[in-house]
Amino acid sequence: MRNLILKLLLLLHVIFDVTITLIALGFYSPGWHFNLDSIFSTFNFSRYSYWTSPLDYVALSLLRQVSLLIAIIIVRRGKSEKLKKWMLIYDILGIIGYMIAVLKLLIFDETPENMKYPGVYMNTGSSIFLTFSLPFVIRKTLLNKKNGDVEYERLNENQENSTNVENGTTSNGTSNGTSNETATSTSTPSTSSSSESTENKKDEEEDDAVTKEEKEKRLPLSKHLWQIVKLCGKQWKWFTAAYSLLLIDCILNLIEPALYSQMMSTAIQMKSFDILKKACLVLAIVQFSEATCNTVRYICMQYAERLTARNIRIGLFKSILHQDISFFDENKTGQLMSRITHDSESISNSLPVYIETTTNNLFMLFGSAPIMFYYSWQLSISTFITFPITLLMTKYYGLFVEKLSEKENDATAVSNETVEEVLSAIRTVRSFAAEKMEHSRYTRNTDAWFKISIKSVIVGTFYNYFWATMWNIEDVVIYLYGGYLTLNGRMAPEALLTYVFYHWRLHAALNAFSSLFSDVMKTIGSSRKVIHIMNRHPELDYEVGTETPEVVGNIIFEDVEFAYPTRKTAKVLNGISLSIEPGKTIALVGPSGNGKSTLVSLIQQFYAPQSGQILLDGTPVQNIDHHHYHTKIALVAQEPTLFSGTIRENILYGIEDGTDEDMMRVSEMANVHEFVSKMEKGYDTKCGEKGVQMSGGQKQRIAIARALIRNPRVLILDEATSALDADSESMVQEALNRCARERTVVVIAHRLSTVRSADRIAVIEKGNVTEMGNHEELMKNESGLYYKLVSKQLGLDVKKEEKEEKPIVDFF
Ligand SMILES: Nc1ncnc2c1ncn2[C@@H]1O[C@H](COP(=O)(O)OP(=O)(O)OP(=O)(O)O)[C@@H](O)[C@H]1O
Repeated sequence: MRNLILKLLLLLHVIFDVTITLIALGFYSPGWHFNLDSIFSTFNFSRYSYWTSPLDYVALSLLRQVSLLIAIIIVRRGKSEKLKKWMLIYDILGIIGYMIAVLKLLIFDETPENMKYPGVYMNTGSSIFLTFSLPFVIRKTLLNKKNGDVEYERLNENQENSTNVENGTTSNGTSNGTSNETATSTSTPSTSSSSESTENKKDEEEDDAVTKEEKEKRLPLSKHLWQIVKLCGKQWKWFTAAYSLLLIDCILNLIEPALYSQMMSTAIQMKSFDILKKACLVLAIVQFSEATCNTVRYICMQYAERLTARNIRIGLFKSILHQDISFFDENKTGQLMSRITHDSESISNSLPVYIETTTNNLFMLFGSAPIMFYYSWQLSISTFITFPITLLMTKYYGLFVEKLSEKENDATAVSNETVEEVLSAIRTVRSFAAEKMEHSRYTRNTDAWFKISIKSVIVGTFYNYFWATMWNIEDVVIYLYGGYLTLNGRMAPEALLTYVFYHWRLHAALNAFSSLFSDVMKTIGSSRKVIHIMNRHPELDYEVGTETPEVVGNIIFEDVEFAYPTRKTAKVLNGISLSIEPGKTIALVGPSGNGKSTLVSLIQQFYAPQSGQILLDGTPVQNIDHHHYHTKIALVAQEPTLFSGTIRENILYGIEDGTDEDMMRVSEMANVHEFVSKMEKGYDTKCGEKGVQMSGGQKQRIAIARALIRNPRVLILDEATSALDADSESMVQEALNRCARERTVVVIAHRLSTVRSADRIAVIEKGNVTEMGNHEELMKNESGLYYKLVSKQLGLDVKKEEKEEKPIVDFF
């Protein structure tokens, strides 16, 4: 049905085009009298004259039909992709058609008699309309895509192709001649550069995780713009105030020239000083009102802008905080920081200003244009003759700028990410003497940004140059044609002067539009990811759970299958079933990389299983209220992260109504008080960024206290002591011993001696529980993995025990 309507539209366009062009030929006589002979006489080629014959309109119509026919043939041959690429030619044809039609009208105007023929207006109007509508009709009917997408695809393709060419590869990935030459002549550098480029490519693929997902869910331009407007629209009261004042300013601006020139010429003609004084008084009042309007408008605007920036930042941060953990596996901290600080600000800083500039300049445009037409319609249409070229150029430039700006922001985000990563791991960098390597990594990333931004500067400069050239041509046309009209007595000299005056204003308005459009596209580019993240609904929404059951601490895994979202094909858990009894200690052991920590991550609800379910006391964990759940289940990780606040703040983290008594109680239990009491500032001692001012053992004990303050029913210890020396280990284990009583404890440990006395031991192998029982039971199975692991380790441990003459610390 839709197809039929589209075909009908195409047919209607052709019928309308041919009919109106031919019928108009019948009206080439004064008044509305249709004359069939007039049509036939037009086709008398021997009498053709460019000054009087409407045959050019027929030629234009023919050109349209032929180009439409070519488009149909191309599509019928199944090459619509090619047609998409050639649409620029149709756009250019449209512009040429417009220019010919306008020129023809001006030429007809040279013989005043011609201007009495309605056919002239019919032909000019229909030619302009039909040549412009042709590309639109082709896009809508023959190419089953929206305008924007077609151009996006073409630009993407062009850019990808150009990137491939730059990289020395063709689109199918093979090396082109130049790179082959390099490869043969200097094999080592080329190998390293190719491996570097492969690495870079891999990096880019990883870095662009948001980009890939975002591309899939990319909003159409109009919807995206609407989202930005909605973000800014929350401050509509301030913006309305600002725009109302702007409107007053615009009106004053528009009437100013006409008013002054009127008053001044009256004063000069009447030689009256009184009128001159009045004119100056009016001028002073108007200018004072303008200045006041502008000041108040500025305040309103700035307030609204900053409020918008605040809201976008907070909204974006909130949205990031709500994302599932897999989102953070895919997106790097530095890049997200860049979105919050840089990209979000570009929305609030620019859009309101764009609206302001648009209003101002639209007003000037629609205000000045009728006045210009009033003074001379001939001069006006000759002024606007190059307008469509500028529009077309602006459209393509805008699309290019959007793409480029998105890339520029990505590049900025990547180099920010490097800074963040290096600074947060500066000790590792120093101890591996990797300063030079990191310096060159940052240089490489910054160079990538530099290349893109230089590209944008070069293209922008050419675009501005193009605009300036267009305007210079227009200026010459106005002076030449305007002078010609004045010399012929068809325009008064004052009218020409006033016209030129308004033309400058129009020039300024259109000039502002030219940079405005590219700026808007830049903002759209940088806002893409911000909007994407703000709209992103986490796959695992922690806010959906509402139940707050009493928790005893029985955890059951029912046939749980799981693969990490970043590696969907690599299953880590293969239908695991496991019951962790309340109040008991279960140890998870097994070879490295077999899924122990993954099990803990699932208990923590960092990820959701692909199938099966996890129950806490019979309730599916995802149904339990997030806050309630995490007061009942607490984790002490292998490398606990402390925040940069004081020890007090770290222990009471996330507990809004925590008291000093609570803190002291858990500090005693976790052996924190023992070292804090020796510190000068006690619990007010700062921990440093990520707890850098604390020792490993102190960090662990603060982390245990932080877990215990929630009085959890389930305590998860993920290799909580593996990184510690013997002294710290005994302190931490003593603390853990105390806390483990009457709680369900899930412990992961590689040192089998530490799990020997757990109530149950689950051997996790290739994402499954392969053995289950206590130490003695499992040791009976000599062919089992546990037996092998223990014997292997006991061999070492026995020797150690013999040497030290005491068993190694066993905290259960
Ligand atoms: N965030 C992640 N994204 C993708 N894959 C991951 C992620 N974390 C772990 N993996 C992969 O999942 C598998 C299981 O890892 P897991 O950390 O659960 O093993 P583990 O048994 O705890 O090992 P270890 O004893 O060495 O800590 C590994 O192959 C690992 O590479």
